[in-house]
Amino acid sequence: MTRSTSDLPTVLFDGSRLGLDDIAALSERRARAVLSREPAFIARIARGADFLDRLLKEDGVVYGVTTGYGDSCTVTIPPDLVAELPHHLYTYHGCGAGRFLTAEETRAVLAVRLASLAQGMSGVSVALLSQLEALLVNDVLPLIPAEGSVGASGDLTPLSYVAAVLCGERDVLYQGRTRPAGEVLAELGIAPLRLRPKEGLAIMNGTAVMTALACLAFRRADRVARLATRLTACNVVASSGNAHHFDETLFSVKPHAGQQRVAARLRADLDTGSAARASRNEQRLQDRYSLRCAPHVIGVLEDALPFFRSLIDNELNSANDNPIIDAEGERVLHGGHFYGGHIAFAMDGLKNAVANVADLLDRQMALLVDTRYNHGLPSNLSGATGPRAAINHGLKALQISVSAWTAEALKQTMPASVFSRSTECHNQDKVSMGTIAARDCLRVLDLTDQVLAAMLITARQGLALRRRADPSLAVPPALAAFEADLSDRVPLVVEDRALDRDLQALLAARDEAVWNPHA
Ligand SMILES: N[C@@H](Cc1ccc(O)cc1)C(=O)O
Repeated sequence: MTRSTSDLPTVLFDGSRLGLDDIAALSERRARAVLSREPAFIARIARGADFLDRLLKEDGVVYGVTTGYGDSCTVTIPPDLVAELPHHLYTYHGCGAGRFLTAEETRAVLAVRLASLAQGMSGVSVALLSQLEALLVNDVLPLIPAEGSVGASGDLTPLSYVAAVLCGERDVLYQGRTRPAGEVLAELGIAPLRLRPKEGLAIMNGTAVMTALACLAFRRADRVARLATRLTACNVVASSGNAHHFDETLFSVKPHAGQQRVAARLRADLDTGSAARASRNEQRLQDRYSLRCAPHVIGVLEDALPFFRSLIDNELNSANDNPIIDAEGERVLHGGHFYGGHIAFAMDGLKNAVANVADLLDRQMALLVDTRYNHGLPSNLSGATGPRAAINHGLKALQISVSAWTAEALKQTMPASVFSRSTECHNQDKVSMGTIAARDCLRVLDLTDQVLAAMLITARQGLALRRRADPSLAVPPALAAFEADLSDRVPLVVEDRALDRDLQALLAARDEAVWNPHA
């Protein structure tokens, strides 16, 4: 399982701006994390920790250092117990539940937290940053339960599992096995941390879990927009639909840039070359909305993506704990930067836009399997002919599954942020629920990917059967290459067969070209 990472590109943590693609690269081990050792950077980090030390010696009052946490900020911590306080923070937050974050998600969490602390505004030591780097470099992954964050004292409970592992406690996933953190750190010659005052809060009192999940969700949603566009083009051809619904002049009068981009992609996919004019369905001047308005549905997602990217990237590049330590100005700034409202909004919005695309595809499939709407294709897109047609049911059950997955995706679109509730003795009386929104969004993406896999089978089947009905059909060049790739992967359904293996094989190929058109 161990793989040398030294030849990989690096992502440098030195306080300068990172992007969500950097986090994705680290999460998939396509890049290696490197913490800057530049003297200026090290000095900047050390200044924060030194300032806190000085403040403590001068008997200053700092929230979460000389006081209890949250609503308990009115409790004064006796000086001889200050050192123990950070360890209590992660200990009593060890109450997470639910599934564990995946290896990819966990790497993203570590990287996002490191990015935030490397801003130099959290008063942590260089040793803490190095320890986080060591977890990433050695791929020692804290087992983080996904549930238990309200997303506005940051992701306190899930991040307590990061804090504990840095200190050699709780469990990690290492080389494919779950083992005690202390054992693995010892094996690697890494000394457990003893957290300094404020360091527990610095690790835990922030938005790293929701932001990490958002980075990964964003990239998957971008793929949904592009592949759904390609599939729409296939479905237009398969159903003998009209290409003229995506006319350039038509879209020039509705100036949503993303929607225009989707229409342009459809034009490119449906372009049959200079000789042939855009195909026109003789039976129907205007196709039904799931085809005609595809740019208006996918375009919402396409237009929302750049805005959501900016929200996610800004959160990624923020100091998002409390208090913020301004070593330069020698001030401790008490605020609420752990509040993940922007990520909550991005994830609530993204899951809505993605699920709408799943719904669009479900409607397109409904047209294709139905002889009342598919303009001459066989019922259920079955490839069987002659007497055997009677017992074959083609994609009938696959369409039912698509309806189920779509319904479940749509059901997950209830915004999480509006379920804010007062908690923690009314200190946290308004919270973001951003981590729940991000988990919902990932679930919607899982279900939508299943819909996309089914639609890949449908496209393959639909194009082949349209050609059978119309042997002179000229499949546009962009789609011909796509169809050839699909045909290699999915045999034509002639006699009924279980399609679960085809679905799984397609889902396993999500990084490949067939899933990533218009890249
Ligand atoms: N997020 C809280 C801190 C907090 C930490 C731990 C808790 O258990 C509760 C609250 C604040 O900064 O105000």
